[in-house]
Amino acid sequence: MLLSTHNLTKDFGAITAVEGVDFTLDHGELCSVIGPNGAGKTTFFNLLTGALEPTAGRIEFAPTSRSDPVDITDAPTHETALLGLHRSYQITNVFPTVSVLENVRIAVQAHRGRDSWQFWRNANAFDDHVAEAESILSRIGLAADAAEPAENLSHGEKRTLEIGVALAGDPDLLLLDEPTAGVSSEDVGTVTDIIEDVAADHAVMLIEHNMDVVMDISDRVAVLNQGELIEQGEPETVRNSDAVQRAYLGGYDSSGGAVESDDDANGDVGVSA
Ligand SMILES: Nc1ncnc2c1ncn2[C@@H]1O[C@H](COP(=O)(O)OP(=O)(O)OP(=O)(O)O)[C@@H](O)[C@H]1O
Repeated sequence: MLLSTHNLTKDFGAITAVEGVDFTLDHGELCSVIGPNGAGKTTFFNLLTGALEPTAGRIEFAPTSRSDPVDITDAPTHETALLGLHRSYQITNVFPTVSVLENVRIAVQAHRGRDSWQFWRNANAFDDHVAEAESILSRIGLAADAAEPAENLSHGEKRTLEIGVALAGDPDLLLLDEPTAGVSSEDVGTVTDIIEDVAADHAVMLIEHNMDVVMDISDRVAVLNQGELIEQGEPETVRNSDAVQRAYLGGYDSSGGAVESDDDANGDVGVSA
């Protein structure tokens, strides 16, 4: 077990955004978190990374660097990041005028910042960081763009670069917030391939509205609705769940396609069939 939450709850005044969520994730698992708009997905991620403090409940994380699970319930983001829990954001978050390579190298250096005194003592450290950044760029298919300012990349490539930046932190768990949002339909497959590749040696949690992507790449799907975890299981199980179909107001049918080509009332599941 890599991550577990126990009765995790977050209130914003009268709104309970996350309610009593008991969730576990294993090492190496790829789990998508889905649910209608306002279901609590982003709040759930923000609780896991420490961007928000829960109103109640507990979060434990068992990174490979520790022999015992760590209680991260009240840990701030820099602590969860150091422990190996990284996230990408819904809105692209790279330095636009800085080169693609530099974006990743800076992230590698920031991650190694704990040893910054060694950085100055070790003349090879800079070269090591560059080498690691180059290897990440190869992995995510952006090696040829290393010298380009990040702003010259397509939207899909920027989202991919974000994944590269998150990888630079050497995470055990990568939280990806809508990595295909705004990505052109031709580029979705590329981003999806990269996520699958990254998931081969990392645990990944994914907030994703594109149901084709979710059903295609997830080991497990967890469904939030009005803050509660209403269903979880293999994609096929979740696809056929009455509770999930009710939550989505029938926007996704049990035969595998989107029932409606337009977005439904929740605006969530109008995916390409
Ligand atoms: N900072 C905040 N203050 C007050 N209410 C908030 C805050 N953040 C989220 N909420 C509310 O909490 C609920 C859950 O929101 P959240 O953004 O987590 O849902 P979501 O599933 O990520 O939605 P979406 O798919 O639209 O991104 C919503 O009712 C939202 O309005």
